[in-house]
Amino acid sequence: MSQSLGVEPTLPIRCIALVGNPNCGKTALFNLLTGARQKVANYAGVTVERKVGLVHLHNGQTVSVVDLPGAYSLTAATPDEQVTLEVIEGRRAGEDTPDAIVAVVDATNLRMNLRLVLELKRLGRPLLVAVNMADVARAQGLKIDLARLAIELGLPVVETVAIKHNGHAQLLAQLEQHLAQPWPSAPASTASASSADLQREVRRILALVAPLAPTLGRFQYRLDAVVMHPVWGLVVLAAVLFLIFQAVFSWANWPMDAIKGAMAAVGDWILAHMASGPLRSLLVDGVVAGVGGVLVFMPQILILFFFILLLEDSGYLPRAAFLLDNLMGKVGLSGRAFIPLLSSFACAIPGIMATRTIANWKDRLATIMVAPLMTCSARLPVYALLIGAFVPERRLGGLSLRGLTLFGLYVAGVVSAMGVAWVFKRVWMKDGYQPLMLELPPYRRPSLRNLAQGLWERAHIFLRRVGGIIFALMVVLWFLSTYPAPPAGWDAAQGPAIQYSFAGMMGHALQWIFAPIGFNWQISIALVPGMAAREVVVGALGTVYALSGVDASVADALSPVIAQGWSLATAYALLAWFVFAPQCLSTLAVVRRETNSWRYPLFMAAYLFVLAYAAAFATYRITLWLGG
Ligand SMILES: Nc1nc2c(ncn2[C@@H]2O[C@H](COP(=O)(O)OP(=O)(O)OP(=O)(O)O)[C@@H](O)[C@H]2O)c(=O)[nH]1
Ligand SMILES: [Mg+2]
Repeated sequence: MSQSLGVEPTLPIRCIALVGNPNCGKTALFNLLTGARQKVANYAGVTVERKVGLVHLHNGQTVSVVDLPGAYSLTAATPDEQVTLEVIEGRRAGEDTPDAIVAVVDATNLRMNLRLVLELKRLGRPLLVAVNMADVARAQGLKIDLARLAIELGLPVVETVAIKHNGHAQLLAQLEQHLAQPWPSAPASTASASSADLQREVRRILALVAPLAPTLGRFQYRLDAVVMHPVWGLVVLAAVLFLIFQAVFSWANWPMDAIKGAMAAVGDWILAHMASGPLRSLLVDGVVAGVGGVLVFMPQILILFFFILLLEDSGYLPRAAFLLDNLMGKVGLSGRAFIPLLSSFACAIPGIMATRTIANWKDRLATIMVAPLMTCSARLPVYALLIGAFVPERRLGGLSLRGLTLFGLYVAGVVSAMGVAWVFKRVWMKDGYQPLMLELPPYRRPSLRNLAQGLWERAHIFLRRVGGIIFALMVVLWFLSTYPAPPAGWDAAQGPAIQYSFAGMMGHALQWIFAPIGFNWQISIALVPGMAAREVVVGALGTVYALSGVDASVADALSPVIAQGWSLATAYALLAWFVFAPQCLSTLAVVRRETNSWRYPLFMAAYLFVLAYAAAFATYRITLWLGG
């Protein structure tokens, strides 16, 4: 090894890594640099995996950029922080060590952020500091002497505003410059620095570059006094959630009608312009009735996400986590579980991944186990269909009864999750309550750009699902429901042709499992493809009923058909089933990956199946008994 001379030529730079404290804007910067649309939100622990993208510099060169989970220090505590450490140190199998590190710091919180920069500097690698959130610092009247900071750190320092168009111009310029000449890096230091040493150094630098500490607005304190109040805070939280579910039903009407109308028009057009035959049936019964039936629910899903994105960007979520920490602690969940569980309302998969921010393994496992009990957005179409068919459009004291029912179903999921977590706590004898340590971000006005981007991303994901897996499953289901054709000499008086098909046989075979909980053979068929994507249950019912019907008018009106065909008890039992809905293959696969064992996903599938069956059974019997 040659003696380090303070400046090491390290050309060419091919890969840079963004490293910094949680919530300092790394992912926003990554998106700006690479044009990616990774998730950005105003709380710590959004990114839990490394993501790679490419940045094209003005001089035609391309550099790859790695976005990493936030870390408070280089002594990793949580699984997501470990990812960061492994990447920086080049310990990830099959991956190169990044050639240079961009340390992203939050300009409004240098006291905490600079510590990590000092730790990074001791690695002796090419390093550049991006002072992000420069706009917020300016708005707070915080003057940072960047030139002095660069001198004191002995590193290049640039200013960035990661949420503004071109807010990364200085960073790009620096990157370009350093591609042409060696990038300075301090000599690596092997002597360990104590926490106190680092703190002293941070204080020394701060006194030189930012003599004034920022003052948080009074408004923020006043808001927190209400939002985090043990009583008022809960009232606010309940009101917020409540409003969301009301909106999901009351705002979605006209866009849903528009989509339904368009679908019906397409169906009619095909019926009028095509000769009867298998292709027409595939298009009308499979695509329009099935895929179209799922598409109708897009407005409701987007409205739900609109609110989730608003909450995520505002800084409210970690406060709600604090508010509920005590309550969650009682059932054996850590307050840290709040955000993973909340993400599970979108889909259990990102929720389960987000549990990587939980350091304690048992806490993490308990959270993973109950994540599927949070109602994911794929279940929303099923709920919405059944509620639309069986709950009258009435108002109770100004509130929509349908919205109330939906709210009740979500609450049922949450309450069951708490119950299950409590049982786990008992069984595992989990260690005592660990107080929640979570950084409270400042409140921010949600950025329109983020909101629009997030909604667009959601619509995109949904449409990709509809056009991909849902479409494929519907075609397969149409085939299985159409063939084999009924025997020669069959006429409609002997029952629908679908009874003779593979799907019909399968539905009847499944009857011995599902008849006791009130599910007919059509529902039994629909549950099977629903294991791959839950929305498909709705589409599958559309197709199965379209193929069982004498005419094709079912295609655009599944709701009245089931409203007439099913008993109230069956409908309620199916709703109860979906509160637990154990069968989602992709969730089980992720649990397998995150826990590195088959034991947990198998256990999860089993316990959810038992709960779903029991809940549906009880609901069915009780409703029948009440005369439903
Ligand atoms: N005003 C302002 N807001 C910013 C800036 N950069 C990021 N934000 C906001 O800060 C929040 C956090 O941004 P992220 O990019 O998710 O932060 P991160 O560092 O990736 O966070 P983790 O993945 O949790 O470590 C989001 O609400 C962003 O919109 C900036 O320069 N100015
Ligand atoms: Mg991030």
